Amino acid sequence: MISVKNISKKFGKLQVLKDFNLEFRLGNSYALMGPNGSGKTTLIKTILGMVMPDEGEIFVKNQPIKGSHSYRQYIGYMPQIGRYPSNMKIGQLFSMMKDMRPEIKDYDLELVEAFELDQMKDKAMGTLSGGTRQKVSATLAFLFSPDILILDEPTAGLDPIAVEILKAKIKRERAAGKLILITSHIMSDLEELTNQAVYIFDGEVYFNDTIESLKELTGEVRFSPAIAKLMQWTLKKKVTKREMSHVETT
Ligand SMILES: Nc1ncnc2c1ncn2[C@@H]1O[C@H](COP(=O)(O)OP(=O)(O)OP(=O)(O)O)[C@@H](O)[C@H]1O
Repeated sequence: MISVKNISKKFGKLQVLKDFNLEFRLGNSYALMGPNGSGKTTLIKTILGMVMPDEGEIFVKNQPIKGSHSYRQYIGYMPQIGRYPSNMKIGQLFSMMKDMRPEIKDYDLELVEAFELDQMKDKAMGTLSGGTRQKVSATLAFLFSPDILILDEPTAGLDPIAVEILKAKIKRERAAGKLILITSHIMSDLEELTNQAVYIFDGEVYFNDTIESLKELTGEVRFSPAIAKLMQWTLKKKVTKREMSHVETT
């Protein structure tokens, strides 16, 4: 569904992505992990066409995304920090988004109802709390029932009730066969929501396989200690990228 081929990206002298090769397939949910500043958001933005890679190509549904905008219709994106015109009311924002996709008549309004956004439709975006803004961002990501959902720190800033609502929604979409990419530093969320792990460190993809393989590689039965061990190995440079991927190649 999404093929990332030989993607490299530098910001000035900082090499953020070094020759990334990744395949994201429908029906799977991928945890994108790595320390702060390791390039997770940059990878996402490259897929979304918001950051131009220096080298390499990305394909969505077998079509190169370069020079194309139409592929974005397949993707629902929830940014880490949603930025909206501050005077625009919630209701106006939703109307504007719907006007931009006139061909779609059926909307997924599950989260509008669950987050009770209708009752807040006259509130200006600039006056919203961080959590309510996150609820708006989440709802917009699912609104057009896209095949691909890219969620950057989706549960950050949400209260526990909203977290459960959003997690349940993500699980339903995954069960419906969607492709889901999630970045999060909350390991329990990733364990609950994903089946594949992609671990980025120092500009490189260190691990890219199932969560079961990750547990096997690290000798841990639980997800969180497995990731912690992976992080420690990479930070101490105890293993090379090649050693890390032995599970994949054997
Ligand atoms: N537009 C930009 N210009 C310059 N440097 C940038 C830009 N965007 C990102 N970077 C740098 O690229 C590196 C990777 O950032 P990125 O946001 O992709 O990391 P991340 O893995 O998502 O981090 P976090 O876990 O903190 O969200 C960081 O050092 C960041 O400062």
